[in-house]
This record gives sequence, structure tokens and C-alpha cells, in this order.
Amino acid sequence: MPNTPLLDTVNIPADMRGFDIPQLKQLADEVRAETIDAVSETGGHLGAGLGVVELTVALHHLLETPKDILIWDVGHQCYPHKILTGRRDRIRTLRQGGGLSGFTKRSESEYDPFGAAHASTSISAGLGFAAARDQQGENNKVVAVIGDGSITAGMAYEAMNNAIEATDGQFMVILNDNDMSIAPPVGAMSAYLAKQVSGDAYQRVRNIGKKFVDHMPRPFRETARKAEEYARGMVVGGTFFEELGFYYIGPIDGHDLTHLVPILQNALKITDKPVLVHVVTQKGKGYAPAENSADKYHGVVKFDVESGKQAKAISNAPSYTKVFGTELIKHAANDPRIVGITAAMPSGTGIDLFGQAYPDRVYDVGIAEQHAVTFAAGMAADGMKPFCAIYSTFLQRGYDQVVHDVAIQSLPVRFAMDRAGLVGSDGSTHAGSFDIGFMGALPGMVLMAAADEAELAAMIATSLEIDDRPSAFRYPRGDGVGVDIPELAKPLEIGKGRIVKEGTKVAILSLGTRLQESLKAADMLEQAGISTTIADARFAKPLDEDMILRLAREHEVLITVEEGAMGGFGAFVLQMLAEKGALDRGLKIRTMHLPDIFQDHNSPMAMYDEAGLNAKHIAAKAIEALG
Ligand SMILES: Cc1ncc(C[n+]2csc(CCOP(=O)(O)OP(=O)(O)O)c2C)c(N)n1
Ligand SMILES: CC(=O)[C@@H](O)[C@H](O)COP(=O)(O)O
Ligand SMILES: [Mg+2]
Repeated sequence: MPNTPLLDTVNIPADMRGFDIPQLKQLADEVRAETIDAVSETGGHLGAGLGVVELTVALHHLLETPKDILIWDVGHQCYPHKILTGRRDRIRTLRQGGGLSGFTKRSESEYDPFGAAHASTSISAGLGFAAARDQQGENNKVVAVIGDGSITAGMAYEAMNNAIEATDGQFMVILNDNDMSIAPPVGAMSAYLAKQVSGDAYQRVRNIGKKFVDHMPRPFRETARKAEEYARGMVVGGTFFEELGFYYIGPIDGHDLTHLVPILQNALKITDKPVLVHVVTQKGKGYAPAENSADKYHGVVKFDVESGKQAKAISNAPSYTKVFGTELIKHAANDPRIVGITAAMPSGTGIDLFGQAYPDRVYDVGIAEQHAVTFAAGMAADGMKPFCAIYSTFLQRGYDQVVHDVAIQSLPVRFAMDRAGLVGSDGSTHAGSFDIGFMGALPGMVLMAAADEAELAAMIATSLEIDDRPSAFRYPRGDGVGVDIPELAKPLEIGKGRIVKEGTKVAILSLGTRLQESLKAADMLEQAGISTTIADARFAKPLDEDMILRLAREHEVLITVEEGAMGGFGAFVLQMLAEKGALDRGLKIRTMHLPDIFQDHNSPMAMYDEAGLNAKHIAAKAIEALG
């Protein structure tokens, strides 16, 4: 007889606190099936969530959330958590416009005490909650769950280093070790963790855990001190974390609820020191297509549950990412000083292609953008030509390094800023909104934005020639527009834009891939009898002053368009025109940029619509300015 489905019939998470292990196992199976089914309809991050189903169930069984604080690092593994915390009815709206976020989000639920999406923040945030609890004389528990990939980042160590001093109460870090980042994990910490798991210690703990469970009084009535002794009985090795002041417990099997629940239950009673529980899981667990794929279905589009086959969109144009990877390979054939650097995003940035061609000239430094930038600076200082390929949003984390280690020393690091502009379903945390402002503010920086894939190829060639200062080029997520790319792209003249279409009344000055929308806007305006010039600025820094001053002189209206926040290209143009007195003669100027809000996730088209940056908005802006 099949059991009555729990998800449909009980009040979760309240009722699951009283579940026994068989009920928890049944619930985990249901949550796993629900997660797979939902993501098959929405797309999203699947493998990470499947790997933490049992852990999620165990934690919501043991903790009194939302009073107890549960923080998920990155948050891409939180779909099971959402299913268990009152959002099951909306789980098929994940990452869709108006629907649930693909990450934890404070505004979405009281069960998400801290928002995330960028990696490695959970220990710091959790420690903050623990310290706040201590200050306020409360006694809730705090748990931070961090992956083996995310624990490669400096921030995680800064937090662990501080843990013993920041709180004198309960604080637990769960290290969810699935031996995967998005790509296979890298670095010495990964090797260290693998050693912990592969040693006979892991087996021994499993056996101890079994005995422990068999003898555990139910309900558990021991004192906190006794509980600590039990938990300490699980401690094997772990000297690294012990040295940082943590009790280290593990490694333990993160899928076996009979072990996981009592060990976590006891470890949660430890209050004299922070605790790190090392849990071993499998990314993609319980869904064969995910388990068997190279990336464990880290991120997927809609798919067929039966076969696991993903619905790939067909495009005639290569992605910008692929163009970056292939162009770099071409140049590298002629220049042995070219190297590629990624911070744990080899496939996302196209550095994987470069690595296949030149395995000895590629560096995956882990989720360590700050290190990636200064590492690149060091290489550049010694005569190499590093291409540091980092998503615009993640480069924010390495900004001081860009300023202090690269720009002030005028080192020729080349920044390939992928995912510039709005990215769609990942939402505001991943939007590449700010790089024009923050890179363009730096003295000496050469900052370019590609309008199409051929322009990207030309900008890569340009940055290769810039050997006395840093340069950066930005390009969006997704496919190019289908233009031809020359066999070997030629460098651009630095600080020179191009006129794409000549007109007389309105000038639209575009930076980046809004050029296509600007051209469509020009068609609309021409149909309304308004002669329109379209210019592609190419450079946000240095600006093509001659071209822009001519546009200002010869047109009644000048509109700048960019896929970036205010304080970026439009502001640079305005400042330059003001400085040159070009605003004193009655020019009607408008700057079109992303709105001054953090936009929620949606399709990129819908987000640009909301931002007012599609063709119809550009045309309307010109008509409004003409009056
Ligand atoms: C600062 C930052 N850099 C890069 C990323 C992209 N990213 C998201 S998840 C992930 C891998 C995380 O690995 P791990 O913590 O082990 O979690 P798993 O997916 O294995 O569960 C990476 C690199 C990010 N979210 N934040
Ligand atoms: C969670 C995370 O940060 C990444 O998985 C990100 O969602 C990848 O984005 P792309 O799909 O644009 O590579
Ligand atoms: Mg991992």
C-alpha cells in the first residue's frame, strides 16, 4: 500500500518536527520528485537542490525556523527549502516574471532570513545573526550551509577566522561537500576535503553513527554537555577547521537520514564553540540524468523528466561567450604570453574552450574573484597578457583589487566582462548593471562595450594591443546578432566610435548591444518623418569627444543609450559636454540607462521593457524631447 503523500496532507514545516525517520525519508522522496517536476517546467538550478534534499528535510525537522536562522550559501540549492516553507503552491513560478526567485530572498519569505546569489556570504551573515542574538539576549539557533565550491572564497575564511570571537553561543556551519562547484572543484581545500572523505575516517564515522543511533534514547534527554560528548564522538581528523576554533564533525553521509538527524540534533546542542559539520552529498542525487551529466544539471533549461533531455533553443549566431573563447584561442596561437583566468566559471565565460586548446595557459582559481584580479595583476607585472574573464556582477567583488592592484599600477590586465546588462531569470543579483560606472571611473582604464559579436572580436584584438594600462570590454549573456566575424579581427582605434547611420534631427548614441534596438527606433522615427543618426560609441572611456561633440552640434536631440545603471556612459557624456560648453547652446539631451531600482527577475526582453530601453521607448524619448 503506498503511503499517503505527506506534502499534500500535512502542515509543513510545523508538522514535520514530530516526524520519525521513515516519515522524513518519505517526505524527502516527495520533495525530490516535486523539485524535479517543477524545474522541468521552469528551468533553473537543479543539481544543487537535489543534493541537499535530505539535509533540508533534516534541518527543518530539527530547527524551529523561522525563529531559528537557516542560511543557504548562494541560495541556488534552496528549491527544496522553498517547497517546505510555504512556497510549494508557487514553485512552478520559479524564476518566471512575478514568480518566486531562484535564490533566497528576504522579501519573499520569513524563512529566508538572508538573501543570497553571490557565493560565500553565508558564514559571515550567519555569524552576524549569532552576534545579534547574543547582543539581544536571545537563544535561537543559527545554521549556515555552504558548499565545497563556495568555501574556496576568501570571505568564508575571513568569517571562520572571526567565528570564535564574534559569538560565544551556538553557531553551526554545515559544509555541504558534493565534490563539485559548477565545474569540478579546484584547489588545495578541495584536495583536503577529498582526503577527509576518502580516508577510512568516513567509513568509521558511518559505523559509529549507526551504533550511536541504535543506542540513542528517544526522545533525546541528555544534557547539553552529554550531547556534546556524543557529537564529539563523531569527530575525526578535521584539524584545519579545529585550528580555526571550530568543533569539526564528519565527514557524514548527507543522504542517510538515520545518521544525519541524530548527529545534527546533537551538534546543534553545542554552545561553547562554533561547530562545523562536514556533510558528504552527491550533486544531482536521485535523478539519473543529473547524476550522470558532467555538470550534474547545475543549471538547466526546461527538460523532459523521463529522458532528461533539455529543450535547447536553436540560434544561428554563436553566443558572445563562445566568441570570446574562440577569438582568444586564435590570438593565443601567435602570442604565448596570452593566458586565461576564470574564477570558477570556466564554461560560463568560455575559458573552458581556451583551456581545451591551451591547457597550460589557463587558471581556474576557484570562487575567488579578488584573488583572480590580483593574480592577473601579478602576471601582467611580469610581462604576461592575462585575460581575466569574470561576469560583470562577480567583478564587483574584486573591485578594490581592480583599483589598487591593477589600475593604480597601470598594469595591462584585460577584463572580459561577460553577462553585462540584464541577464533575465537570475534577477537583480546577477544583473551586470554597474561595471560601466565603476570601471569607467578609474583613471587610465580603457572601457569598451560590444554592439555585436564582430565588435566583440575587434575589442578583444584591441585590448591585446593595449600594453601599458588596463582595458575592459563588456558583452551580454546570450547569442550574438548573426553578423560575420573576420578570420582575424583587427584592433579598433582607441577612443573612436562609429557612425552607423547618418541623419539630421535626432542623434542616438548607443553603447553596447542596445544598438539593435536603437536601429529599430531609428526606423520608427524615420517612418514618422524624423531623420535620425545612429552612432555606436564603442568606448565608454576614453570617449570619442570629436564624434560626440559633432553629434551635439548637428542635431536638435541627442540621446545616449546603455545597458547599465545611472552614473555610467550617459553621465560621462553629459560631463564631457558640460565641460566643453556644448550644453550651453540649447541641445536637448536625454540619457537612457537602467532604472534606479533593483529589477526583479523576468525574461531579458520583459526586463528591458520595464527598464524602458527597447526600441519603442527610445523612439518615444526622441519624440518627447523634440516636443
Ligand atoms: C561570487 C560568485 N562567484 C561565482 C558564482 C557562480 N557560482 C554559483 S554556484 C557556484 C558553485 C558553487 O559550488 P558549491 O558551493 O560547491 O555548491 P554546489 O553547486 O556544488 O551545491 C558558482 C561558481 C557566484 N554565485 N558568486
Ligand atoms: C548560481 C550562479 O551564480 C550561477 O549558476 C549562475 O546562475 C549562472 O549564470 P549563467 O546561466 O548566466 O551562466
Ligand atoms: Mg559543491
